[in-house]
Amino acid sequence: MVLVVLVGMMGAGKTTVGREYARRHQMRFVDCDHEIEARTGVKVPTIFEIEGEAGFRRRESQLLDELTHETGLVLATGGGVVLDPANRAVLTARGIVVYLNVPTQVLWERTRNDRNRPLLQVSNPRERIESLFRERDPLYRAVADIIVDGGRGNPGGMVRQIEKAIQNFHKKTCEH
Ligand SMILES: Nc1ncnc2c1ncn2[C@@H]1O[C@H](COP(=O)(O)OP(=O)(O)O)[C@@H](O)[C@H]1O
Ligand SMILES: O=C(O)C1=C[C@@H](OP(=O)(O)O)[C@@H](O)[C@H](O)C1
Ligand SMILES: [Mg+2]
Repeated sequence: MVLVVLVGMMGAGKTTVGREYARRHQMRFVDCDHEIEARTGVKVPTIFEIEGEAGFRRRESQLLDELTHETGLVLATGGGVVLDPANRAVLTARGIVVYLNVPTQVLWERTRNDRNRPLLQVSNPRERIESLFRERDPLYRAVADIIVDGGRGNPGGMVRQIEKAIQNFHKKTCEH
């Protein structure tokens, strides 16, 4: 039994693709943001308003540490999880980490009408996505066991790409 963790930018499809992957493999699915919302009883933007980004990050780190002891689980993280070096250490040590790498143009198209991502509620969200991508892409790569290029395929196509990549990953790790 494995733990599969999805990382990547806002709009990469971690929540959507993760849920579909879990369904197809009869694994449990947890989305970190949804779990934080369930536990606090409020939406992510409200946590940012009341506790600031730092408060949200504390909750995110605690939850990541808690959930990554489980196997048979698909975990969709929030896009900022890789900012904290302690979170990166947790990700590297536990589970198979899949980076959904999606072009910034597509990320912007997918998130432009969404009001639930506080970091994109700025006058120029497109520029914000570019700068977050520049900062975070190296961090996603640093923790990833597998990088799946997305943007063109539908969620089902992404799931199949992940399945293939995980099979190859198992083959490689068995050879060593
Ligand atoms: N492979 C895909 N093809 C088309 N649309 C997608 C795909 N993956 C996600 N989406 C859409 O993009 C938006 C953001 O997806 P989401 O899963 O919330 O991303 P994340 O959790 O990485 O921020 C949603 O509206 C979702 O339906
Ligand atoms: O990139 C980020 O810093 C964030 C991404 C969001 O999750 P998604 O990546 O699922 O949108 C959510 O955790 C929060 O708004 C912060
Ligand atoms: Mg999500």
